[in-house]
Amino acid sequence: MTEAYDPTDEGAKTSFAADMSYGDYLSLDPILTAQSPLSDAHDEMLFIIQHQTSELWMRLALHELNAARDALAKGDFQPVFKMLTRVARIFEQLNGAWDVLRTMTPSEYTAFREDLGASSGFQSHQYRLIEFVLGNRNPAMMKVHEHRPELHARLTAELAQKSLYHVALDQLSAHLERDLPPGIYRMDAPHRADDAVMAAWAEIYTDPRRHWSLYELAEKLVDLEDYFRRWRFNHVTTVERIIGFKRGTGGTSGVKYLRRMLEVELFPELWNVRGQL
Ligand code: HEM
Ligand SMILES: N[C@@H](CC(=O)c1ccccc1NC=O)C(=O)O
Repeated sequence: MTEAYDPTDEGAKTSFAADMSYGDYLSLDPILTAQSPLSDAHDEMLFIIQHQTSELWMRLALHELNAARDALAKGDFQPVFKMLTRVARIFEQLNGAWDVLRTMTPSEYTAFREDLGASSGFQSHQYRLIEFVLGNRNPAMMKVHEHRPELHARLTAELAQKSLYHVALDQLSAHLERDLPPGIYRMDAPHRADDAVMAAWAEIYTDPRRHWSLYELAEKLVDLEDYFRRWRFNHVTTVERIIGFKRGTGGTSGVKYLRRMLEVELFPELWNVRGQL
């Protein structure tokens, strides 16, 4: 047998009394002590970590989406493509995570569901911000954040900004040297499909070589929405599998509400144009 490996032989640093360590840099103490189950149920740890990791990925998604929007507003397409690809990958990651949660049966969830009180993912401010950045804007969803003025203010500030899709439409308009109807920029309502926008995207898709950057942007957006749709579908299916048609802890109709959300179209013209080509 070979001798046990001693990291000091190779000069690995082993004393971190005065230097920044791995755990220091990553703030692992607060993160790894932030799991506080309210019950003795074994599966509550899974439930907490599943949500905490989802929120961390959402934090990164927002970081990327905000930077992508800023770069796009400047017409700086290359970094936008990278960032949007990364966001799609984050959703892929979140989609894979459902496979872990799905190992929890209704009996296991019931053991601690009552301890959750009225809390629900419905109150995830980061999720709502992602929806708002992408253009699915419904100010009624902000009410649950009124008790947290700083979070409420972030959502309000988001509604004052153009959505990522609005900024994409600005670029589309600039590229084609054609004004789009001013009414398409609805700041506090979901984007509604518009014929002039549809015609503009149709032009891009009819001659991709001529309009390559807009064509690539359109496909990145479709890709992102594709992965987001899969997230919604995985969520509603997991929910039905675990609680059936029970009312949600957040007070909505549960699966019925989540099924309605499957109809959301973030970038409707990009989907509609496909039937025209
Ligand atoms: C046992 C697993 C889960 C169950 C039974 C469940 C159930 C529900 C239900 C019933 C709703 C509707 C709102 C309500 O009335 O409560 C909801 C919304 C939501 N859940 Fe979950 N959920 C689960 C896991 C997750 C996970 C892992 C996430 C990831 C962060 C998540 C995020 C959300 C979000 C963001 C909403 C709001 C969706 C929207 O408004 O479109 N949920 N969930
Ligand atoms: N709405 C869920 C509860 C729930 O899933 C939840 C509760 C607290 C924190 C996050 C949650 N996840 C997603 O909604 C339910 O009705 O069982």
